Amino acid sequence: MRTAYSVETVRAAERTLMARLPDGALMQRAAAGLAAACAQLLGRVYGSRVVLLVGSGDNGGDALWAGARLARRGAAVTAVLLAPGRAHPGGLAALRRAGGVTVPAADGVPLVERADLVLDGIVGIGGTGGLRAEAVPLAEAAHRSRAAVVAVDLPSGVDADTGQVRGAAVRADLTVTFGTHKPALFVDPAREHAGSVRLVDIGLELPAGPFLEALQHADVARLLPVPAAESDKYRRGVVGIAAGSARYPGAAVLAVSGALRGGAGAVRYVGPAADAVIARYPETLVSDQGPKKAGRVQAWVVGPGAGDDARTVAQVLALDVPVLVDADGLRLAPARDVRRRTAPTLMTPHAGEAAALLGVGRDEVEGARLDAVRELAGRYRATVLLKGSTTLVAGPDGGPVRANATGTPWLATAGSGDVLSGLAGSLLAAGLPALDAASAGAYVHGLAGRFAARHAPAGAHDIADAIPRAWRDVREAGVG
Ligand SMILES: NC(=O)C1=CN([C@@H]2O[C@H](COP(=O)(O)OP(=O)(O)OC[C@H]3O[C@@H](n4cnc5c(N)ncnc54)[C@H](O)[C@@H]3O)[C@@H](O)[C@H]2O)[C@@H](O)CC1
Ligand SMILES: [K+]
Repeated sequence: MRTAYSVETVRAAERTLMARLPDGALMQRAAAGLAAACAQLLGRVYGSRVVLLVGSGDNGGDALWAGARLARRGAAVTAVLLAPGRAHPGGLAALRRAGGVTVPAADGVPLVERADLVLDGIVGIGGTGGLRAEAVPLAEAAHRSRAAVVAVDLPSGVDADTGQVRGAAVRADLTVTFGTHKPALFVDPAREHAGSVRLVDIGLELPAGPFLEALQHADVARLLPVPAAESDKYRRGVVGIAAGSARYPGAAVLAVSGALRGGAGAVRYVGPAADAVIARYPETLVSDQGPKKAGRVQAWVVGPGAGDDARTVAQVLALDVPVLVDADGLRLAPARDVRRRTAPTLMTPHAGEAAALLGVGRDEVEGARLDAVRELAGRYRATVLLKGSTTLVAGPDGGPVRANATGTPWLATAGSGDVLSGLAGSLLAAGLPALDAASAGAYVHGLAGRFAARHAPAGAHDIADAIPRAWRDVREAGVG
């Protein structure tokens, strides 16, 4: 599991550690890790052209000390000072001792354009707002140039705690972050500014409850249900799918396709698309009695392709088993009915649906995903999975938000969400708590999307077909 902590927590851990260490020790640890990452990226340090973008705080100090290390190994290092009177004095002296030079911001652009490596030390966890005007041309030149761009701790201009990007921000190829990941490194739009991310251990001791978590193969492998010798279909869980309409029968077929690969022992379908479902998946148990009388079901999925069938949504919400509400179901589920439920509820909106539920614009949700997912989870007292370029899952009681790292833009294809709802619903039926069902479901779904769309477009049914491969990949790597 990778974890991220808020700036406040990082600062507190830093204070505790600094009190025990000699002055400047933490910065030296950070700079050593940073210089090593830069050297690896450059291949050959001697003779390379390195430009440091240096702001007024310790983030610039890290860049200056790392620059000094590279200069001692023969790189030609120039520091572009954005706040010349306030650059970190110790770092500045070290760089000069090592043969590095400094220039004012106004002279920086041509140097950045000719650089092999640009180190972004404009601002780190102390930053507020987007880049200031004098830094914007330098960030743009870095993006344009052939230089590798390495962000120090965070790409400058992104909000560390929320992943929001207000105005211009640096776009890095690599971010070298210190002590712990910061939430912005997991959450778009900031995440895509960070490039790949490397964590340098500087000895911070962090509390047990992180702000954000990102599951990895080993975590998901532990969560995925495995049938025991004495399992029957009921012990493995039966998932009910109440989805599809005369107009959208495909949504039902796709939700069933995900559910069949999600670990439940059986899939029951109720709704008007039974013929289409059976034609494609004859192993489905279909019922024309509605959700209440459909037979034993341990978790329901309701909403994909449901059109305006509010009655079915209400019936499912009244059942005392875990329920996943998706797509049309989100619009048709009254908040008070969801809040009243005692069994877990999992809601799976994309940004547009989340925006409609919150009464805000889609851009607002996409720009501040963490706020949106938490707000919805609180309002509905439900677990909420917010789909998108970064899928986030928040539980109703606060606690760490889970960010999914396996997503791919190829998942943005019609019907892909229906597959996910079936898959996550199946995991609920198999007995996983809602937060785990949602985050393991998103993880496997994202991986399946990657397998299905290796350099080529894939349809939602291809994603469903790739779920067993993703599942095997997780289990083989995670459990051995
Ligand atoms: N917290 C830690 O444990 C450690 C922190 N270190 C480094 O120290 C950084 C934090 O240092 P600081 O607290 O000095 O803060 P920063 O260096 O991140 O930024 C603060 C300075 O930037 C200015 N500033 C704020 N927003 C700005 C913007 N949008 N554009 C331009 N300037 C802006 C502020 O006026 C202030 O002078 C970390 O990101 C990391 O790089 C490391 O040296 C090692 C340990
Ligand atoms: K930075």
